[in-house]
Amino acid sequence: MKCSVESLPLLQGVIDCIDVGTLVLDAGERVVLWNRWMGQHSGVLDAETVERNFFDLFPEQRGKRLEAAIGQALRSNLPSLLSQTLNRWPLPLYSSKAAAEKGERMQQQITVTPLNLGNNERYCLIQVADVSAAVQRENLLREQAVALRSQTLLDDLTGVANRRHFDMAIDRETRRARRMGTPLSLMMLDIDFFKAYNDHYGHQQGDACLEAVASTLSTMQQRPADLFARYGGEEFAVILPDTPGDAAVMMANAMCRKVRDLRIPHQAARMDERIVTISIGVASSESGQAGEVYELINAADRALYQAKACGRNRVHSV
Ligand SMILES: Nc1nc2c(ncn2[C@@H]2O[C@H](COP(=O)(O)OP(=O)(O)OP(=O)(O)O)[C@@H](O)[C@H]2O)c(=O)[nH]1
Repeated sequence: MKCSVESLPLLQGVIDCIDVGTLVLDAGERVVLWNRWMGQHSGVLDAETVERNFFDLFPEQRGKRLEAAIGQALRSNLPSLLSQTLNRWPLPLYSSKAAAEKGERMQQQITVTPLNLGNNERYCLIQVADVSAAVQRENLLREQAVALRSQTLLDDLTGVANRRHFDMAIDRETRRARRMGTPLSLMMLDIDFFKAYNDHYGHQQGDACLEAVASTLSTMQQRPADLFARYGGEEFAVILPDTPGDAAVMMANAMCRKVRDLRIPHQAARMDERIVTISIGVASSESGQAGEVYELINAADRALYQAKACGRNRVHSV
């Protein structure tokens, strides 16, 4: 489109209607076009910008990414997009009067485009979009995702019940055992020499080993109320309601065998056989004897410690 001198007011009228900050700088970085949006959101009116150097209007932009982008457009003919994530609030622009009073700058996305008019005169067009609403939505979605994750009951890595699920279940089952006068067993189990496994094979293969052990063991509980959970790190726990100690120990031995049968190589294990093994501690409360939750957990932990101390790859019960 060609512009006649008469159409200049029309052009100014058009850019004043655009709902995006629009300004043009000449090769000397002087403002030659400034739309109403810029005036409304910066408080600097069109008349005050005439022939003013952009960096006199916004001195804090000297030495910043925006100055480099303007330089690139005017001298190297290259466009730039200043992403909102890296340059949150570059210009002192405010979405509303109230925001200006509180000093809350609008979130901005700025594009700088070189303009060549064909007569060797270089200009650059700067467009500023208010992305505050989009950023707010994004933040809200992120917060919701975090909240949802904290409510989930499954462990991200292994897909078995997570610690939160375990804490709720052990509390519920302890109260139920007391109320119903039933026994309750708890296993704590841990992969042997797992630090050495990670050191030898790398953390990713360590993760794969955790997944393999968890998926094998989590299918071995037969009653709906039994719960296999990741307690933390490479430690797992199994809640066995209405299960006396001897039955729990039998199950624990079967679990140890099952892991051995996987024959996952573990060259760094200080054992006769260089394969992945587990140790299990079992604690039980007899019928109607369930005490406090922490007592059962501490007892299972102590039993696990004993299983480790006695050589690993075994079950110890208290
Ligand atoms: N790959 C991986 N490693 C983990 C994870 N969580 C914990 N670990 C590692 O598990 C290792 C546990 O080491 P330790 O507690 O010293 O126990 P260990 O080496 O298994 O020795 P024992 O239990 O005495 O046989 C640590 O190196 C942790 O970094 C995980 O999610 N993935």
